[in-house]
Amino acid sequence: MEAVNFPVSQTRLLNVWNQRSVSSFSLSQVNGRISICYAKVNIKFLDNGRQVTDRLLVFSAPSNIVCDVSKGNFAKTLHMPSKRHNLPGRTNRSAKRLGRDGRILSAVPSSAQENAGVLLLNLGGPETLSDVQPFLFNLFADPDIIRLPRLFQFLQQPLAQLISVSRAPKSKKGYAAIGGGSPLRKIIEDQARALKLALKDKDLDANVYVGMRHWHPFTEDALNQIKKDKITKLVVLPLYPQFSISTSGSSIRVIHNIIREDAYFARLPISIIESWYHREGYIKSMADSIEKKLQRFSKPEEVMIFFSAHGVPLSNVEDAGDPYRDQMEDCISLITAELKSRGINNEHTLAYQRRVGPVQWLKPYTDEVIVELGKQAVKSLLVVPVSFVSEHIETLEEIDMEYKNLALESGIEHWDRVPALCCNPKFISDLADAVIEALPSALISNRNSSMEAEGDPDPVPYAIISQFSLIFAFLLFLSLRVSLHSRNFLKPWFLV
Ligand SMILES: C=CC1=C(C)c2cc3[nH]c(cc4nc(cc5[nH]c(cc1n2)c(C)c5CCC(=O)O)C(CCC(=O)O)=C4C)c(C)c3C=C
Ligand SMILES: [Fe+2]
Repeated sequence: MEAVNFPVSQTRLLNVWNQRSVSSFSLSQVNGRISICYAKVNIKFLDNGRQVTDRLLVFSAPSNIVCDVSKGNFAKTLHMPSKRHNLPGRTNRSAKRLGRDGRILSAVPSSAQENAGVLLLNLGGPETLSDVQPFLFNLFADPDIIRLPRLFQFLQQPLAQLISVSRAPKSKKGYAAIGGGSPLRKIIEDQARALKLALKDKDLDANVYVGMRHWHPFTEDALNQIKKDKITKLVVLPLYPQFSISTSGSSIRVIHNIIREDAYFARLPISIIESWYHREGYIKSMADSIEKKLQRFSKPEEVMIFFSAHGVPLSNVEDAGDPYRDQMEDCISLITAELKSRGINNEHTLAYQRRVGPVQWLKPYTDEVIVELGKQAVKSLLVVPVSFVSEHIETLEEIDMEYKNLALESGIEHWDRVPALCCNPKFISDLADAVIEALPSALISNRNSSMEAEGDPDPVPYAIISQFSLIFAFLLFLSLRVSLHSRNFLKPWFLV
């Protein structure tokens, strides 16, 4: 067995939340086919707000197959997405079973008898206006959305209650403007049906389930159904092209918690596709949609292509190691490279939407860039939403209404938006390929493994300042609101 050491900068550690603390790893070839990476984690290992030191973390390398575990009581199973730009159809035909010590016990054969399942993950959205506040409560009560230091975690639910009640009127206005609720559920259920058919066309008979993190149908309900249906192999596919701690990461955490508690899931071979923005089918479908919309402008070559992504707090990226921004930038490079290969060389820019709270979010902000482009006498904008593959409040209300008005007021004369991919057949067919490629590498999770290291004593001080300021600002707001409720000069921060 040959082992090669090389610096972490050359690795595929995109999805390791705490990549900053990984110093080196080695790659081994087993039977000339399976690659295993041993990542040595030293100094400080940040795992969702907990500090773990001197751990050895082992994860699968390019073949996206084998996970191994650590020494000591901390173990982590990572399913690394392999970059497959030029490798459509690459699959590994055997899945591995891992023992408690992380060694491969045996290969789980692919079998025609298998009862395969696919779990699509998304955030969920309120279906009616009266769902809005409870939906917001669920969202803000999620420790991967509002990340409080351990010391303050007892405040999570009261804070969620306060923020959701205060934010609800603004959110309700937005949902009222798009017909009284989020279209997410209907779209994702359509996508699930389309994916099932696409899989069937490719000779895989699989049940496709929908699990939302913050509204119906909840991930937990989908997992219950998977158990009732006696699924024997599961592929988990978040419907977010890029990984973020606050989206895919949060849903995957729910799954890991259930794996820990439920014997059926602990034994179920599962493969998690953490991100897939780099897949050829997605990139080409996005380029097709952009190309088609550009042709509608009278002077297509003069149109600025404006990629607009959902924002996340800067501290998620800079302190907690969220790979979201890196993946987003990589995604935009791939789409623009595809456009260039078709002779489309338009100027482009990337900005981030949605700011909630007093903390800094990823910059530049979409609204500020629109105003700036107007000042620079840009006359035509084609907006491309890139964080989702379904229409939702951000595309239908924020982009199509708020930003469009802002653009027109700022001097932009021609405006259009690329639709979300939704059930685009090329895209769905590629998702089906992703599922088929991932299925053989479904693993039985090691019971020790989790995204949380139990019993790790030290709270990590990362983002304490920003999180503390959030609590402080909130308490300040509350006290001011109580004493100044009759005056109108205080604009609550979470209504920004
Ligand atoms: C408070 C912080 C928020 C973070 C962090 C965040 C990250 C994030 N969200 C999505 C995708 C979606 N967000 C949606 C709604 C939504 N998100 C936030 C806040 C954060 N999001 C709020 C307050 C809301 C409610 C709507 C509103 O009040 O404006 C939705 C649902 C949209 C729908 O149609 O219902 C999605 C989907 C991503 C991808 C992301 C990080 C990368
Ligand atoms: Fe969001």
